[in-house]
Amino acid sequence: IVNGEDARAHSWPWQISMQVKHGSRWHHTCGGTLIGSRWVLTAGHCVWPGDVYRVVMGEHDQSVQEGTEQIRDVLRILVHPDWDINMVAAGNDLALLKLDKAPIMNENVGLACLPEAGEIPAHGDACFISGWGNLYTHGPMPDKLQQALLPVVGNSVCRQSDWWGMVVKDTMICAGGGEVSGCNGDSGGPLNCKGADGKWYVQGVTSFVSSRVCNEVKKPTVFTRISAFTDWLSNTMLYY
Ligand SMILES: CC(C)[C@H](NC(=O)C(F)(F)F)C(=O)N[C@@H](C)C(=O)Nc1ccc(C(F)(F)F)cc1
Repeated sequence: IVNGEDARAHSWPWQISMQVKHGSRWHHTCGGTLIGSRWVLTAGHCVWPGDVYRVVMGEHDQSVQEGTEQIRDVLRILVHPDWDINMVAAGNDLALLKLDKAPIMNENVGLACLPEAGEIPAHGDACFISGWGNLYTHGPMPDKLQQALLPVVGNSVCRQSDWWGMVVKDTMICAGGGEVSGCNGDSGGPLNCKGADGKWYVQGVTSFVSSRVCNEVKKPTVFTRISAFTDWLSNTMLYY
């Protein structure tokens, strides 16, 4: 996240760190959201065939063993059937990770609330992006979980030619577009939006930013809109 701040520890208890094994060491590669006792929602572009992943929950500072971490292996990976890394603009940038065992739910690890099918966040809605992604383009990753206020940009604005144009589909949400943005490593993480009932809902999964600079003005961070995939999510978690 570019121009964000340290999150208060464990204030987004559904935020997970998806880690990939390189040799004998594990590295943060993507964010994700705990949406079921054994299910994590992340981005399709976070999954590469042949890689081995694990999920760390209850994490805050990745450089410190805080005692709140719970680590689980990934039993099964289900990438959305219509995701294609060569067609990022087509959307469907989702994957579900089934954990070998449910974590213990506590003040540091909990389930996200998901929106109703078809619910579209309004232009100007105050949402927060969270993640351990780069602090700036080609920059370092932070130790502590970052967050930043990213107001929703309605698709009619986001589709303007000097913004994202027709790259933005109905199954996507734009947010930000100024000096604050997601960046590499925030992929797959949540867009946290406060509902009318005062509860936080995860409306989006971090998908892409400008390939020039993460926080390019008029190129908001683009999220997969979860409310467009409620059937696929339910059916997949029910079946597998
Ligand atoms: C999509 C991921 C590879 C990667 N995502 C991220 O870094 C994320 F954190 F924002 F999720 C990304 O945006 N990388 C930049 C370098 C990129 O490739 N951006 C990009 C933007 C638009 C399009 C387009 F227009 F085709 F949809 C394709 C790629």
